[in-house]
Amino acid sequence: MSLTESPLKFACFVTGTDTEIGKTLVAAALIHGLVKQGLSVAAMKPVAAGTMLRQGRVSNEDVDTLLAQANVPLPDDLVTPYLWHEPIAPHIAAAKAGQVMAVEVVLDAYRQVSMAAQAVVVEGAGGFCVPLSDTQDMADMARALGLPVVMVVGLRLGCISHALLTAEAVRARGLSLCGWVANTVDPDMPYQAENIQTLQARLGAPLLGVIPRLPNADPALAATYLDFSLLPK
Ligand SMILES: Nc1ncnc2c1ncn2[C@@H]1O[C@H](COP(=O)(O)OP(=O)(O)OP(=O)(O)O)[C@@H](O)[C@H]1O
Ligand SMILES: C[C@H](N)[C@H](N)CCCCCC(=O)O
Ligand SMILES: [Mg+2]
Repeated sequence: MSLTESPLKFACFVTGTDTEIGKTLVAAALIHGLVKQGLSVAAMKPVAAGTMLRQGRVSNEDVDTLLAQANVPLPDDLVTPYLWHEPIAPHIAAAKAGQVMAVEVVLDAYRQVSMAAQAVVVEGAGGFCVPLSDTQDMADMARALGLPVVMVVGLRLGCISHALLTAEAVRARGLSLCGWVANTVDPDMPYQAENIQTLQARLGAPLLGVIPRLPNADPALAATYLDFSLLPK
């Protein structure tokens, strides 16, 4: 392999129907499964909002969860070029800090990461169209990365329309929706199976798995509910 050749075999962008619906759990489960397949796997959470001090280090829960599964060590600023202190809409956090986020910075980080791993899993923040700045949003970021998209659907009343709108927005940007995951947000959702069937009939992308409400959000356990053979080769 030449020095400039990428070892990359698989990469995806994980989006979802909303914030707090299981993107991190699914992204971490994907990383877990890919590592189990023998791949070197890098994680990116390019935009993260919400920090805490853990063992004297400023950290973000999503980043920690993803990195706990990944097996390619990377500098923090490549994993997360934009880390904001408050758990709020990232463009507001950036404005408060007097900064402007740019997709190009994330793309540059991704290019470096993709030279260092056989698989890269990139988690968005919030839903697909969360703003980054006055002129760019998360969807622009996904388009710039050009990665196949895995959509996490947080199963609760209202998710059908959110999922269909998200799929439409992904495809409108020329991206492939390579799969979706049904993740149980509301364990008491009536007619869960019928809701999933409705989405299966309309999304036109493979259902990678249905994750129940787990006793704790363990990525290894979540991975057992995913069919990795459905992912693009
Ligand atoms: N299937 C599940 N079983 C148990 N807990 C879950 C499940 N899915 C998600 N959770 C929990 O719900 C919370 C929200 O999930 P998660 O952090 O994955 O959301 P997210 O979509 O990544 O949000 P964000 O937009 O902030 O990145 C977390 O505490 C997570 O551990
Ligand atoms: C802080 C939170 N957990 C997410 N990382 C960011 C969610 C932004 C949502 C913005 C919106 O669509 O209203
Ligand atoms: Mg998350």
